[in-house]
Amino acid sequence: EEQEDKVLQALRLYLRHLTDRLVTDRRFQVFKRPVDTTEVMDYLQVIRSPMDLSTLQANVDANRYSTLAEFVLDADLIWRNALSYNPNINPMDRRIRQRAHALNDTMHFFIRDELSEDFERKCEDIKASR
Ligand SMILES: CC(=O)c1nc(NC(=O)[C@H]2CNCCN2)sc1-c1cc(O)cc(O)c1
Repeated sequence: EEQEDKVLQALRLYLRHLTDRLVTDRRFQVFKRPVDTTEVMDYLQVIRSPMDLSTLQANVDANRYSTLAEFVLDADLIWRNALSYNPNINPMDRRIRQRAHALNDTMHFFIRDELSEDFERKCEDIKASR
């Protein structure tokens, strides 16, 4: 009902604010756009579910996420895919892995610091009731 829509609107606002900060962080420019599979030819053989920060932002704006958990499932794909596709010890793979870990740590630090469990529970309850 009206009150519930206010909660979902607050979630969307927060997820947009969170994603905006990740998209503008210099360390995460490598995750900003979908991996160009014409350049990186074998990418789709290795990575089943591509995800990037601009697609994440578009999903938030399209009301794709009604709980934080749904958003985190997609957001975690970004850094997990980078770790999977860059397992080697060469400097390039290592640097992308460092950025993947930084993306994971930064995102989850913001969330833990800024979002109350009570708020997430409200979103989960609304989802369960629909
Ligand atoms: C985002 C990501 O996971 C990614 N990984 C790469 N790894 C490599 O190229 C490693 C793989 N191991 C062998 C040596 N090369 S390139 C790349 C990428 C970065 C962009 O800024 C845009 C883009 O389209 C793709």
